[in-house]
Amino acid sequence: MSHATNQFEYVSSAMLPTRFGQFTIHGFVETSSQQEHVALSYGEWQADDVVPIRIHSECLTGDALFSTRCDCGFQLEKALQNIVEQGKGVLLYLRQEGRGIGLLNKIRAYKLQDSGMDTVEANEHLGFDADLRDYGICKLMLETLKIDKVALMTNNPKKRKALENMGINVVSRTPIDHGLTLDNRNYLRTKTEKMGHQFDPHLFKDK
Ligand SMILES: Nc1nc2c(ncn2[C@@H]2O[C@H](COP(=O)(O)OP(=O)(O)OP(=O)(O)O)[C@@H](O)[C@H]2O)c(=O)[nH]1
Repeated sequence: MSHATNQFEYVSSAMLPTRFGQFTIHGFVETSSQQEHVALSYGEWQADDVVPIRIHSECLTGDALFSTRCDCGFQLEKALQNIVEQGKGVLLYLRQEGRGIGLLNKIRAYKLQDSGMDTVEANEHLGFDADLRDYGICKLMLETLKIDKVALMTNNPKKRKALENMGINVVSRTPIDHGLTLDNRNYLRTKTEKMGHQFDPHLFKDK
């Protein structure tokens, strides 16, 4: 199947066996920017079902290179495990590296954080807002996958709000394991204090 709107094209899908289970990978391209995104689906659902979903923003360092500077790799793994445990679900993997500033700017931001700035200050120093992501394509991806109601896995209430503002029916938000390490403790603290993320209040106690 392949179909296009004036905003994006659903290109193709194929089986994707993973360490966690048998997924199907679906390819999408935004026609204006040619940005490519993928969705991984697992199991089956009816039109009225609430489907567990994770919207994951690309983090090459955390997702593929095992970085513990952030919680991205931990969350990606946990999301796929959760979906398999629940018997169905979808991971939308959006190519919005570095909250939208791109990989090389993220490395610049890391260098600034190495010399004392937090993640928000580093973005600002480089001339960017803290978060440049746009979730517009999610609505089109969910429509293509025939999902009307979602149970969203995220610690970021602003992500829920962004989806609801686009008319997506977010039935619930469940937190997702953040993989606290000594390396990402300050990063997670900044996300809580400056970006509105909601973690377990005991997370930073005695650390
Ligand atoms: N600019 C910048 N981006 C980062 C940094 N660390 C991780 N990222 C990016 O942050 C994005 C993930 O966003 P987060 O703020 O960690 O989490 P979220 O997606 O808002 O919320 P969750 O759904 O709970 O994961 C990925 O695109 C990462 O590449 C950093 O220090 N600076």
